[in-house]
Amino acid sequence: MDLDLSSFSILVSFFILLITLLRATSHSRTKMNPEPKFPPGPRKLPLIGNLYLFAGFRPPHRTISDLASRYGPVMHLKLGEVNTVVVSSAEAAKDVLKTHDLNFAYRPSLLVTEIICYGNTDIAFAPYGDYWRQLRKICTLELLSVKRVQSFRHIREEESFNLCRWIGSQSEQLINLTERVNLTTSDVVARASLGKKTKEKAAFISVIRKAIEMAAGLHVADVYPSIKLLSRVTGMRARVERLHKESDRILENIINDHRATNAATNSNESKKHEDLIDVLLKFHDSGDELHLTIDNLKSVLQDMFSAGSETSSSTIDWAMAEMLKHPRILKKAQDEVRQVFDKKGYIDEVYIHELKYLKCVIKESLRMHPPIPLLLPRECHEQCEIDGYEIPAKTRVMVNAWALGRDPKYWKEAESFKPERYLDIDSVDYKGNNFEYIPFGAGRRMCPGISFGLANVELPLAMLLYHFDWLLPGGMKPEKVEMTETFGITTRRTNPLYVIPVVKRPLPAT
Ligand code: HEM
Repeated sequence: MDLDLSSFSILVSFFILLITLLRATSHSRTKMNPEPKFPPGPRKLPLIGNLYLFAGFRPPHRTISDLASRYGPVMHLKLGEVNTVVVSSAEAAKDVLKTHDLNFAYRPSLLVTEIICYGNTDIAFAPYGDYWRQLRKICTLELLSVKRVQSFRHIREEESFNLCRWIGSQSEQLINLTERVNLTTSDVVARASLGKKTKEKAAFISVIRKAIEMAAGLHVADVYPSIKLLSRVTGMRARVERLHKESDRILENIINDHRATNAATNSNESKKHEDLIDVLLKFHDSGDELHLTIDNLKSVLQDMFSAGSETSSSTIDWAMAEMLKHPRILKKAQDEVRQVFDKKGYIDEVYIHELKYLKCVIKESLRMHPPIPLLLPRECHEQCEIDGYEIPAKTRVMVNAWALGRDPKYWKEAESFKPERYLDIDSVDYKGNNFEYIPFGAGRRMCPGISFGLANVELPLAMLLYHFDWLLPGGMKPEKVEMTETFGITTRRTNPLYVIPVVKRPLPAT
């Protein structure tokens, strides 16, 4: 949510000032529509409201969390001209995501997603309604069902194996683990979505990365939505349109390739390894009530990739960093993995469910480092009341999942990485029923990719722990492993994880 201060910012500020002064001359509107009784919040400056709070490089979820400790768990911010309510307690999160779930199942329309996602026709940003319900049904029953996720097992195993083979070739040398893990998860999601034979995979990965970076910004056009010209004068619209054109071209080629291959292949063979394009094309080709146009299909594919790739790689990265910082935990996780898989001599998904401690490590990583710290933004559909405060229609709502996971009101030693805590509190799960723990969100708009996401995290982590011991560079002490966050739509570590692998269990020959 960094503020996009482009070279046009002075021009833009002048422009906003002018418009606002013109508006200020008309008092009558304010008199007719007095400001509703919003929750408390920091002082709003004329024109920019609270935007000044986000001008630095501090991750927004931390800034918001500090403010919430002063102004309360339901807080009002004015971002430019947009009223925003931030929720930072489990009770208020339950109000938004469960009690008033339907009313908050809407997303605001943002410049980047509107252009990139074909007029918000993807799953993540489609307005709540029939179209979104249909997509969501396709998503849960077809694209991300447990059966479908299992069908991608060979992809996960091959790509994780490739990762470990590369690491094995670098034994006792310094490697950038973050970068390699990132490539692996991108490859898994790209192969599952786009298929193996796609020539344009690398180009697609690069264009979606750029789109995610752009979507992470808090753009001037999105905080002054009534000033339509802003997206053009800042040059933002043109930049996003160029990116969209490129992504559209790549997707068009990929889809055409698929159609040509499918037409040429015997249908039984193609069914064996269906990728997500094959599944989506069925909804395009069939004329039944769940019909998707090619543009719909493209926007869903983009979602799969953008929502599925970096979330998984950042989870692996944080889990590895936390274990390196806590050698006792690293050893305990390694002992478990080696005990379960030593009889086999390699890792596959058959016995992965036996890795109870590793699952606790992942759970704890997601508590302290939820990849999407502020859930995707919601919008209030009709006026309602949260925690005794009036929330008018069209208010943007942010839920700070990061703050909930670190609140000492709900967690003993909230700032300590303690996977063992879940051995005592078995009831904490990912389903969005415990509102102090919502790394995948909750309610109607919660993440539909939990099984796929977790599978993409568990297998590579188990392999990294099984085959290698890990040393820190230059004899660095474990407590010195850096845990600072950079900001973007997902929380990543600021600096890549540089480590030295030492092969302990050789990889089986291929
Ligand atoms: C560790 C992995 C993952 C994490 C932590 C995660 C987290 C989240 C969160 C917090 C949301 C917003 C929920 C809300 O607004 O309440 C979300 C939405 C979403 N996620 Fe995930 N996600 C992960 C993996 C995946 C994967 C693998 C996919 C698909 C390939 C995926 C697809 C989506 C989609 C389509 C949405 C939008 C849902 C909607 O608006 O209806 N996610 N995810």
